[in-house]
Amino acid sequence: MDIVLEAAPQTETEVAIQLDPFSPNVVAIVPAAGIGSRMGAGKPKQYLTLLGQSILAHTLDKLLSHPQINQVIVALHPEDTEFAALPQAKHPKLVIVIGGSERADSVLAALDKAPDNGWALVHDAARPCLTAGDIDKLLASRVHFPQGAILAMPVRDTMKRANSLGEISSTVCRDNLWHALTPQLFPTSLLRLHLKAALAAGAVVTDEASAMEWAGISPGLVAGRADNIKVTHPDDLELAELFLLRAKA
Ligand SMILES: Nc1ccn([C@@H]2O[C@H](COP(=O)(O)OP(=O)(O)OP(=O)(O)O)[C@@H](O)[C@H]2O)c(=O)n1
Ligand SMILES: C[C@](O)(CO)[C@H](O)COP(=O)(O)O
Repeated sequence: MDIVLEAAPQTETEVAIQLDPFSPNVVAIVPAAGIGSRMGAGKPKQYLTLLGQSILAHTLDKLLSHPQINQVIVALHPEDTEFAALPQAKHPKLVIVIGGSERADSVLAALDKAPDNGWALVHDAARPCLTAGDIDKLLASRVHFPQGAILAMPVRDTMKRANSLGEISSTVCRDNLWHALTPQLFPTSLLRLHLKAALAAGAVVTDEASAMEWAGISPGLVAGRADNIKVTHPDDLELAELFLLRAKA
């Protein structure tokens, strides 16, 4: 069953928020408070090592080094014991917050620390293979998508929906079907406003675009690289390491 996001009423606050697609104020938000249950490793997956440094360190390097990103806010698990040891932990652009029980709660905790004017670029800690070129592409899309946009990848395979017996119950039409990736880029104040309201209304929010859709906004889709994978299961580790190695070549 597809998630149907009911449009929320437009608020005066939303109307009053002036959106500047050229605002230099871009804050990266990194939800990094997960426990990696699907990975099943002895530690949260963002601290597993690829090419000699943690997945989170790779991700932070990509964001901290980008010239248009002037702050990076990382949401950490309240019992995180590893972050402080990362070389990136002392970076002057970095701000730390404590995340929440769900990814959306962690993003909201970070948004509460972000400056009102400008843009929030939300990127999963678990996606270490992000390239500067894809960040550039998403930031440049603001001219065409002033409402905000997400990196995404068109579905290539035939998509099947399973029944409770693990058999095919239907084939899902893949026309105009995309995989949502991250980063997802939205005006900070609007994202904070709608994410807070969507969560309060009990909406299912698995990415930032879900909250904006709930508010009746249609975010743009920007074709991103297929190697921007989310490290989720054990067999993603080797693939991510290959992609990181290739990027260094
Ligand atoms: N309460 C949470 C849950 C997830 N995340 C972050 O959101 C990103 C994407 O989530 P996911 O891949 O699901 O990570 P986990 O929740 O750690 O994985 P799992 O669902 O397998 O436990 C990750 O960088 C994760 O650290 C977060 O900041 N706060
Ligand atoms: C945000 C995201 O990476 C877009 O595909 C995805 O929704 C995260 O889902 P998860 O279950 O929190 O990994």
